[in-house]
Amino acid sequence: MTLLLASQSLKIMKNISLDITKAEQFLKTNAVAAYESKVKAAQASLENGTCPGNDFLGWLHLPSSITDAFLNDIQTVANTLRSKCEVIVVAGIGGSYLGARAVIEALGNSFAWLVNDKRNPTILFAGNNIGEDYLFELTEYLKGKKFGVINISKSGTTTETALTFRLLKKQCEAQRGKAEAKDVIVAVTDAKKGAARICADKEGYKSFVIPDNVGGRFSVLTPVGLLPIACAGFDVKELVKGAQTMEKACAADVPFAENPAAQYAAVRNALYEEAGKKIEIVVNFQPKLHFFAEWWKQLYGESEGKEGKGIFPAACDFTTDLHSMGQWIQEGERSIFETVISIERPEKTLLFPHDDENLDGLNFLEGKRVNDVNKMAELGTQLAHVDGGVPNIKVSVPQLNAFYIGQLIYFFEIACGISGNLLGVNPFNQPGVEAYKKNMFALLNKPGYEAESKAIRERLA
Ligand SMILES: O=P(O)(O)OC[C@H]1O[C@](O)(CO)[C@@H](O)[C@@H]1O
Repeated sequence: MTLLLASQSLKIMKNISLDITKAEQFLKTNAVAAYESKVKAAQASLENGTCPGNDFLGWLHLPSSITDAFLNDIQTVANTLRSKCEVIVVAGIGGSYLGARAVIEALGNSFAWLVNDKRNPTILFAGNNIGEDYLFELTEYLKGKKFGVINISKSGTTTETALTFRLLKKQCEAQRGKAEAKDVIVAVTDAKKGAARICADKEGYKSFVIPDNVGGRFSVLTPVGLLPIACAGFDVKELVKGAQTMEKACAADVPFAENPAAQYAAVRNALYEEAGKKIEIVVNFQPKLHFFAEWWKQLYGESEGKEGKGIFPAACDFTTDLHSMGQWIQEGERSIFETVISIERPEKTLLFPHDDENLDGLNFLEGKRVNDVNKMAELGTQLAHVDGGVPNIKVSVPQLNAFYIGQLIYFFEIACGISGNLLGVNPFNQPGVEAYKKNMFALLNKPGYEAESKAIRERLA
C-alpha cells in the first residue's frame, strides 16, 4: 500500500497532447513539416523580442516568473473577500473577463449558482455588456446581500466596465457603509494610469497591477484571472503549475515535431493558406468548456483578425450544437476546420440504469457510464465530419482540473503568438476595436469628441 502510494506520487503527469493527423490528410504530403523553418523563425522573433508588438511579450515567460509570494498575496486577498462576501461580482470585459470566467466555469459545478452550501461565494460577472435589464436585475439580486466587487480594467476607462462599477460601488457603499465597502472592493488595473487606478488610490482599495507588457487577452495568469479564480475557491497554484509545464513543453528549443504549439500554429496556417479553410470551430463535448472557447475566440480573433486577414474563430458546444450547427458543419461550404478539446476522463461517475420495461429501448446502454456514450458521440462526429470534408485537430486533455486548464491556457497563448507572426500581422494590438467606441462616444456627446459628434450627426441627418 505504502509502496503503491510512493510510486503514484512519483508518477510523471501526462501532458495535454495534440493529434493533427486528421487535418494533415487534407493537405499535401509534408505540408505541415514544410512550416518548420517559418515556425522556428516566428517563435525566435517572440523569444528575442523582434516581432511586431514586441512591447507586449510579458505573457511569454509569465508562468515561470510567478512566485509563491505573489500567489500567496492573491490567496490572502481572495480569502478576505471569501470570508466577507456571499456574492462577488467580477466587473470586466474582453481579456479582463473571459479568462476568469473560462476557468471558473470549467472547474466549477454546472449548477454553481443553485448550490447553496455556503462553501464558496457566488461569483457573478458584469461589466461585459450594457444591457439595462441585465444591470437592473443584477442590482435587484444584490439588494440586501453582502457582496464585494473586483473591478478589472487595464485601461481603467472601458465604458461597459466603468459604467457597471459606478453602479456597484454606490450600491455596495449604500448597503455596507463606505468603510466596510473599502474592504470588499478590489481593483485590478494599470500601475499608474486610468480612472480605475485613480479611484482605487483615492478610496484606498486593495489593488493589483496588470503589467504594462501583458495585453488583456493574454492576462489570465495575472491577477486579472488569478484573483477571481482564487475567490471562486480554485487552486491557482495548480493552474500556474500547469502553465509552467506547457511553457517547457512548447519552448523554442523543443524540436518542431514534438512541440504541440508549433504544430498547431503550423497546421492551422497550412489549412488557411493552402486549403482555403477560413473558419476554425473550437469544439467541446463538455458544456463546462463553453466559456473556455469564448476566451479562445477573443485570443485568436483580436490577435489575428486584421489587415484583411485571419482565420475566423468560432465555437460550438457538442453534442448540443450538433442539433443546430451540425447540418452546416457536415454539408455546408467547405471552408471550415474543427479543433476539438477532448477531455479524456470526467471527474464524476454516473452509470446508466436498467429499466424492466425498456420503453425507451435504451437497455443496451445499461451499466455504461454516460461518458461512454459521449465518447462514442465524439468519435462518431469526428469520423462523420472528416468524411464530410472537415479537417480535424484534436487536443486531448487527461482531466478537467486546474493543472490541465493551466496547460491549455499557455498552449493556446504561445501557439497564438507563433501563429499571428506566421500570418504576418501584429498579434498583440487590436486597433479595430476602437471604431465602434469612437462612434458611440460621438453619439453620446462625450466631452473631447465634439468634432466626431458633429460629423456623425451630419452623416445620420
Ligand atoms: O481591460 P480593459 O482596458 O477594460 O479592456 C478590456 C478589453 O477591451 C479591449 O481593449 C477591446 O476594447 C480588449 O482588448 C480588452 O481585453
